[in-house]
Amino acid sequence: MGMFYCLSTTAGLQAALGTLSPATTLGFVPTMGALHGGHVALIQRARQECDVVVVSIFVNPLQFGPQEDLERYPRTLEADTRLCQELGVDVLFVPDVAELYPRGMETLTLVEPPRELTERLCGRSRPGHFRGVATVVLKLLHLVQPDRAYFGQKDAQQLAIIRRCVADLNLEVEIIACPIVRDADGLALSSRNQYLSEGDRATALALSQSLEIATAAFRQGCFTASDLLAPIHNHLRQFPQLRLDYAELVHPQTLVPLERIETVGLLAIAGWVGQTRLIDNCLLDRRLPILAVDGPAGAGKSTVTRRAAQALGLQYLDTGAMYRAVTWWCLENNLDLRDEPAVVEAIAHCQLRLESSDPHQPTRVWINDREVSQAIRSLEVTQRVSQVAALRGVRRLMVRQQRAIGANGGIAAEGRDIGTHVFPEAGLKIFLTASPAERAQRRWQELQQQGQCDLSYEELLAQITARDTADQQRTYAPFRKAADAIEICTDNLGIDEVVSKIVHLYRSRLPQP
Ligand SMILES: Nc1ncnc2c1ncn2[C@@H]1O[C@H](COP(=O)(O)OP(=O)(O)OP(=O)(O)O)[C@@H](O)[C@H]1O
Ligand SMILES: CC(C)(CO)[C@@H](O)C(=O)[O-]
Ligand code: BAL
Repeated sequence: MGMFYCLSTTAGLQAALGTLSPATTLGFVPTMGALHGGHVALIQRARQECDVVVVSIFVNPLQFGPQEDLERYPRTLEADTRLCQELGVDVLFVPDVAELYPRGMETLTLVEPPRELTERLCGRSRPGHFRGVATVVLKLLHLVQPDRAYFGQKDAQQLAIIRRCVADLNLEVEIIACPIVRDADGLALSSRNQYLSEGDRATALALSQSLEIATAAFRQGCFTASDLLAPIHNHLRQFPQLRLDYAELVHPQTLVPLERIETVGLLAIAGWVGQTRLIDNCLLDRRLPILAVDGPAGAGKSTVTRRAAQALGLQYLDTGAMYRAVTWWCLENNLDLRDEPAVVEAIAHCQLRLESSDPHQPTRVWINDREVSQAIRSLEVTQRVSQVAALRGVRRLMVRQQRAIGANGGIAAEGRDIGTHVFPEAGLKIFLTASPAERAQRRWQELQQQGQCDLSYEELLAQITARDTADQQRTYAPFRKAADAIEICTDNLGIDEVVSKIVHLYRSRLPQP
């Protein structure tokens, strides 16, 4: 947008956002202000991944209980505004209560999330809190209409509830979870840390310390609630000044208590230090982390990812084969590929099945129980697949299926939006690049070997450059490097060298269960 807007009215906000083109990726970070490093991480992630970034600051009375700290909650709007400008925020939305709740709060339409989510954990000691959170977040999401909204993992229950509201109410926004940012000594950053005296702060550290102890036990093979919670309680016994609200092992999405971690578990803890209530948590994941390899056309992603998957014992997810299969189905059924509603409706009824048992063979593909492993490699499908894959409705359907396949981890996938869109929480993200000249050269040699010499090197270079531009400008999930991706330029590297780099990164960076 160029300019920085600090707007306090919904009319001003809608006027600013109304000028954006549909191709713009809009990121949104809702906050209650008193910005600290945790908020900065969310804003920086949004800045990296989106064309326009909106931040809201609104201390929401609906989510504070009568005995809570609404009045004394820190308000540092001037410093927050400066910080947002420095971080490259485009629009800072700072409504007051009358602006967001013009008819007051007594007769307001409320968003009531499912009680099995709101009445557990923090909900027991903060009755009505999450109804207040859900109501204001849904209002803000409707006002801002973002493509992606960024929330902290620190508020894990809030995150789970917002994800559920968005899913149940069919909002199109992508909810992105950002890791907890901590002080050097491990204390989770929180606006409420300002309330802590030096002594209180030492006590507050017991929360993160006890989670660290439990995580170490998990890494040693303790997967049951009793084995993970016992060391927490043992550690907290040394801090009688900390009044524990709860320490529980639950499922991160459903918040249902877990007796044992089979795939992933959330260790959540909350307590009072003096009058200050603090929360913390950690995710304990037994699943093999997902490897996401993104990069421009011709960078060697498919070969590298297959080989890395084989070396790491991961299932290779051939997203390209999925798009080819649905393209084949459309051609087989004589659909007009320009008729997006007809194409999306037809594909929405398709069932895909992939099998990649032999890494040296192309993935086997079935669509509606018909094997199409060979048919999808035809020249006609090759010429049409990009057109189908660029359709927003098609990408949404394919991403949903890809996520379902990756739900239990252990996947290696390559494409252009795997780390940014399909698996944003992938354990290792690689951005595989090569110069357009190198990619054109490789493609030209490949065609020569296949006896297809109808395109010159110069024409291939022009094609690759044009496709890079088209991918970066496409409306839905435009091609960009994920903020947390590791870039590997392969111009002077052989395939084996690239694969061994990735295997090393995967093994060295990620805790193995
Ligand atoms: N330490 C942190 N790491 C990651 N995200 C955070 C952290 N602290 C806050 N956030 C996220 O920032 C967003 C705004 O949170 P909020 O403004 O309530 O800040 P807060 O520090 O959580 O305040 P509070 O003291 O009320 O907990 C939320 O999505 C929250 O999860
Ligand atoms: C999401 C939120 C901004 C809604 O007021 C608040 O709960 C917070 O800051 O986490
Ligand atoms: N992020 C915390 C919101 C609250 O405690 O109201």
